[in-house]
Amino acid sequence: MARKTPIERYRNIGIMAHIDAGKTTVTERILFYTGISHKMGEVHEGAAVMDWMEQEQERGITITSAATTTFWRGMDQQYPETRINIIDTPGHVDFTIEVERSLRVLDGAVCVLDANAGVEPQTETVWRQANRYGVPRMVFVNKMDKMGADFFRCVDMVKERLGCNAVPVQLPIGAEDNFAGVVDLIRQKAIYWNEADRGATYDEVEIPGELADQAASYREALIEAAAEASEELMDKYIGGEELTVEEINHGLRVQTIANEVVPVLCGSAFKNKGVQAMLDAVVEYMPSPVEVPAIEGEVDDGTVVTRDPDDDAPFAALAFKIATDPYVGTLTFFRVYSGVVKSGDTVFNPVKGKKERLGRIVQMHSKERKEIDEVRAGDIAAAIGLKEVTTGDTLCDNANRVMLERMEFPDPVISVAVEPKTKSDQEKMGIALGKLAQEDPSFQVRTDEESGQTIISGMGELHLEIIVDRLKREFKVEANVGEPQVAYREAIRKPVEVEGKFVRQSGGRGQYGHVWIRMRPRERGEGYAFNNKIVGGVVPKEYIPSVDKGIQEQMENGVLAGFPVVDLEVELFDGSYHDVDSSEMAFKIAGSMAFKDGFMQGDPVLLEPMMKVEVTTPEDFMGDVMGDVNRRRGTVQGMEDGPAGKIIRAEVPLKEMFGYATDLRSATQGRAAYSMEFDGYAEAPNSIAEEVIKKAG
Ligand SMILES: Nc1nc2c(ncn2[C@@H]2O[C@H](COP(=O)(O)OP(=O)(O)OP(=O)(O)O)[C@@H](O)[C@H]2O)c(=O)[nH]1
Repeated sequence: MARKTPIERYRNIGIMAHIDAGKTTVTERILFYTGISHKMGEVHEGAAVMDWMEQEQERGITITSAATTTFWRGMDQQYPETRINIIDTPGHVDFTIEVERSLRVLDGAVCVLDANAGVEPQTETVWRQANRYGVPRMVFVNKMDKMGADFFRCVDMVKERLGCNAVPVQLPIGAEDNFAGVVDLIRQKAIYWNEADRGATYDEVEIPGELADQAASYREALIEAAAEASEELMDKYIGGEELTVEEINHGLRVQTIANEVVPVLCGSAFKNKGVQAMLDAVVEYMPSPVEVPAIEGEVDDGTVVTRDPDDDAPFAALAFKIATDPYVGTLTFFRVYSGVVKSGDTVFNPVKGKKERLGRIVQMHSKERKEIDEVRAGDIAAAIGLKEVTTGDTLCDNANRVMLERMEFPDPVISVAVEPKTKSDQEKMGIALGKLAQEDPSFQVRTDEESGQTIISGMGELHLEIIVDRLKREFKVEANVGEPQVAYREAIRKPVEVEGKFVRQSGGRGQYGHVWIRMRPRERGEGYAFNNKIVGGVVPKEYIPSVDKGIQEQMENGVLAGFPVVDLEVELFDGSYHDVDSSEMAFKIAGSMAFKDGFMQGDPVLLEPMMKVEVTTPEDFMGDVMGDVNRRRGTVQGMEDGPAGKIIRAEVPLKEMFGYATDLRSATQGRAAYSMEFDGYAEAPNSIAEEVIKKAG
């Protein structure tokens, strides 16, 4: 079967924003205007099509990012059919992992801003994430109808706080209640959407006289930005010649894809204004899969290769999201980078070293699934029923194996004990938690060896709350939940040299393992390293991995209070063995004994997770908020004026942030907002360390 849409006409885009900026509403409108969704769900009525999980509807936030395919031919039907795959990404900080993994598989992103709030903390977070992946972006200043909406202030904030070359390609006509439409600076037209048909039709007229000068000067700026794309355009521009609409769009496209320019548009999704023009800009400025660097992967012998976005290349795809669906079971969303795959094909998963058969393949059109026979390079689809695949795994042609760049997931920083309310829930809970962990790599489950309790860990309080909620709703498991616990770490601060000797003589064959190691602290975040410096075979080669293993196992279990030991370098430099009694087990134990001793001698310390916190508050409450941050052992790192009040940036231990949402709300009559993000580990003060160690017994 031939390709329906040429790959050049694909746009894989994400919609990213701070919570409540209007991503869901924007996505809804996109689906409406592109004709996929004929009914317009309103978020506040809890009927949005994308927000199909119950909790999302109740909480009014988007938790999982669903991939949706739609088609667009332009406001004036001016383009050949373009296939747009949209990933709706959540705005809450506890779910940044969702943002990360979508950014990984997308080619471009639309950043939605609230026209009143402008650039918000989470906008910055996702923007930084997008920087890491080099994703080309455009900005849609939404909520132009809202009180306090200010397009130009938003543009300034994008420039200053996000540090990019924001170039307006539209200007708003009016603002707040008087927001009427937009000026298209490129085609030099004013566009007014008709309210009677929910903005499905619009009028295009001359630019209003009072905006003419402003429009002319912004137009000049954008032409200059477009002309930077090539010498040819620059010469023409400098020579005083008028650039055509096509030339301007081409120049902006080149510059946007090169991450040199961020086009800025505006509108009000809620009032049905500006969304179609934004879609046109997606087609004009966002890259197709062939315009972004080809993905790299590793083949069997370790060589790095690229996989070109080409149907004729061997199949390679990345699984970026696993969802459990009550009707069909496991849905594995994947992005195809090269080649073609058909339902019924067998694919290889190099991460798990396993082959699996692709059963049915579906494409998501909002809430609905459409079964398809094949998926081609550049596309996004979901496979039903894959068992072994987890998020981040590669799927590839069995005869042409490749492992695509893996996604990295942060370790969880908070955990709680969950206990099923009844015995019969016990088994159900185990299965359910296993499924949830497969979906979400930032969520972990383990059993505490001593208490036998089930401990779940994640990225924040809300993250775990949602998991417990899903247990109840989707898996019908009732559970009691303990107090949230901080995921501490342990480390040493001083280099040491220690001996570990494990000798048993008991009748027949004994045990003999003997090592000398040096342990050195490493910088935060550097992790663990093991160096073998044995010379002359004093410890035979075959036992060396056992020493390493013994150390690592002990590191996992901690020494001070049972938390994992991090940031440490170990050097194995001496030891001895016994011809008959030595074994892998004996050396493993010797390694772990040496490590334990060394750890206690190495000036050990407890590390606690620190959060970067940003609070926006009306000036009246600033003193209270700062005082409270101090009481929480926080350090204020900066303060500035924002559109919604004072912005306070601070670093606060996670432990002290429990329940912050409620406390802040009551301290400021609900007028302050905050966001936080994991920043790294820092040494916990003695008082805290003693308390934690005592509790660990
Ligand atoms: N005035 C106004 N309100 C809007 C507009 N767009 C969205 N809203 C409202 O803003 C609120 C948040 O919108 P959502 O679309 O849920 O925002 P979101 O960014 O998807 O939020 P999360 O998924 O929770 O991150 C809802 O009450 C919307 O009705 C707009 O253009 N103007």
